[in-house]
Amino acid sequence: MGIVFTRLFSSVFGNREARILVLGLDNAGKTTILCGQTSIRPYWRCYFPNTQAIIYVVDSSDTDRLVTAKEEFHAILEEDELKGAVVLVYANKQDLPGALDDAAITESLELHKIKSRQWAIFKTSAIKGEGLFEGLDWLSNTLKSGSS
Ligand SMILES: Nc1nc2c(ncn2[C@@H]2O[C@H](COP(=O)(O)OP(=O)(O)OP(=O)(O)O)[C@@H](O)[C@H]2O)c(=O)[nH]1
Repeated sequence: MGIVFTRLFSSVFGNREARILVLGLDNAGKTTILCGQTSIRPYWRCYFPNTQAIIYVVDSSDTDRLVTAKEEFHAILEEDELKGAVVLVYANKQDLPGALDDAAITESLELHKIKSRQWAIFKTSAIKGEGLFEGLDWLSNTLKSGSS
């Protein structure tokens, strides 16, 4: 994980461990979220088993590909090994003109079809570092209450 997200993560999760997958279409902003604004590629590995949470990153300005983003998203949710995972959606690139807001992304991704797990959506700008903390805070609290 990049240093920026690691710091953010530590500030919210403390020493607790959580296995979290960061997924999304290409160009959605995953690397920027994990590494900040540097071009350093993150070294993370994706393992489906025992995943407690999925962070799904969407480029909110890429309206042409929202249908694809929705299809990929629901395919991920169908994975047996991810059935129990909590879902945090980052509606990223909010700083760009024409970016859809959280309500519109909720609609586009058909988030209300999710019945058997907890989910939330947050507006983010990975470039500006906005919204990332709020999302992680929700995730931390949700995982905490689920494990107690
Ligand atoms: N304006 C804006 N640009 C962003 C934001 N997040 C990422 N980008 C830009 O979008 C492009 C793609 O970002 P990445 O973080 O590489 O996206 P990725 O999801 O890792 O992409 P892949 O490596 O293709 O899977 C880069 O040029 C980023 O600088 C954002 O919040 N706002």
